[in-house]
Amino acid sequence: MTANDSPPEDRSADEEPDRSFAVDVEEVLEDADEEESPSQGLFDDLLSGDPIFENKEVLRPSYTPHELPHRSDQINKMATILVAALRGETPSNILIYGKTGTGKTASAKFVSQELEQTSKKYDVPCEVEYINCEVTDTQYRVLAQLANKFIEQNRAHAERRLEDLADLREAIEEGATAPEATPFGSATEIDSRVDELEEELEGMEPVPMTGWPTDRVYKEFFDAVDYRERVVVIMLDEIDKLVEKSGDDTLYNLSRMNSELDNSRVSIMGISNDLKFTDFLDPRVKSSLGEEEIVFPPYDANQLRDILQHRSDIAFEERALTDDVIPLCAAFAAQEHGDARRALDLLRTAGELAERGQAERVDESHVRKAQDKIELDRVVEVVRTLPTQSKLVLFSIILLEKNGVHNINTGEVYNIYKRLCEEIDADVLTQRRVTDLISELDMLGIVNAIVVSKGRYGRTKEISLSVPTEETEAVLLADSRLSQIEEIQPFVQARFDN
Ligand SMILES: Nc1ncnc2c1ncn2[C@@H]1O[C@H](COP(=O)(O)OP(=O)(O)OP(=O)(O)O)[C@@H](O)[C@H]1O
Repeated sequence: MTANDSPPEDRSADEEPDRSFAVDVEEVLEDADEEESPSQGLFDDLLSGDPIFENKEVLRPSYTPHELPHRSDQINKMATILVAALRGETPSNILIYGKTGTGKTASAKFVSQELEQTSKKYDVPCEVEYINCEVTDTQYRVLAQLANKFIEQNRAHAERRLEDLADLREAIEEGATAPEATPFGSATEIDSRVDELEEELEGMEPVPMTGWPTDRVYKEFFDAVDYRERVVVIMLDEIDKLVEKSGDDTLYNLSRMNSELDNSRVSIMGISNDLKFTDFLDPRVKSSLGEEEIVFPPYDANQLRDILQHRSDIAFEERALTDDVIPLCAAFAAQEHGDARRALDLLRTAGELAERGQAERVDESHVRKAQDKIELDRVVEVVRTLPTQSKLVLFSIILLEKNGVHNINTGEVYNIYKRLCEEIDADVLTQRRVTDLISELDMLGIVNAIVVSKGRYGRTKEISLSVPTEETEAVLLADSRLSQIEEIQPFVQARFDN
């Protein structure tokens, strides 16, 4: 609370009251009494009761923790490699691997912040540039984004230099400094440096995000990096997405830059949760990029517990959690490949559910509900974004299950699927394609398809739903095309057709 927020009655008795202030407050209070309060108390109930969270932001993915328990080995290894930058040398390129939610990005960002702060402390020019390749996924965009970051920095640097020179010039004019005593030796030299800098500044124009030939963008980026002496670490998060979308040209260009740069040095730090992505790289890129490799193993339940404990101390009010909440969140997340993001999501969602239910404390039941909610949200999102054809296949399976058909086979799904396609005027795919779509749904965890042998009748798939029927059906029917299916019942007869 700031001083201005303090209510007037907080004032101590012996203090001289500020009359003008007191009168104002009284008037305001009287006015407020006369007017009918415009609020109907919609939020009052929700605000009543003890708060559960002290700072919920701490549990969100955007928060960068100051402490990363169980990652000191990986952090120290990164620091040992990157310290070269602070000595003005080029650090080895680093590849960081690990499954999702194992703290790769958080650790890399933590080390980068430390590196940049230390570089400022010792006045060694060293910078880290972060690119998320899931968002910036083409060579053009990566280079343009990097070029623009460096151009912006170079502009700021040139402007600062110009200001310094203007000060110097003023000091000379006022007679406070002799031109000979400056590193330039004369006022004319200073003026010509000013002209030079102004010309450079004029040339520092941002690169457009589309439209140029890629080699021009590369040249701009190259010149911008090499504008002054420094070591640059380029952090490419989700680097596998870049390679998947646009090949390894960007990495090839970045990894061979150092041999051509005059003033600066570049080092690459790639982060990936796909351990196999280097198989697709040109062998030269692969060996250059993987000079150093750091693996982030999944967390076990005990480690997740520590991580959650650290965060919950800041995130929740004291005594807001019952004792079993953190162990249960940790256990659930450990079952899912030791994902700290999932553990934090669970804890936050459990807290939100408790808050919504106006519970005094978060308990085990909130964690279980949160687990169901997160799982359902995931299913809804996956189903919602399926292509129409997959939605039709899934809908066929739902219709069969709802009508009590067990051990559904591909032929039965196909028959219903065909009818549905006719009903909404969609193209009918071949049974082979539909079988592929069923396998994709299986991989997404939406259906379970096991291959069973039928002796001399060959093999067939037995399909069952792995997600809640009602909710999934509702998501499917929210699709404008599928919502055109009106009479659902008669379709089920179709399973025996052919
Ligand atoms: N050791 C840790 N201590 C505290 N928080 C952690 C730790 N490890 C991960 N986290 C938190 O878990 C979440 C996920 O971490 P992060 O984004 O670093 O994972 P990642 O390995 O980069 O995952 P992805 O590959 O999906 O990007 C973040 O909110 C992060 O702050």
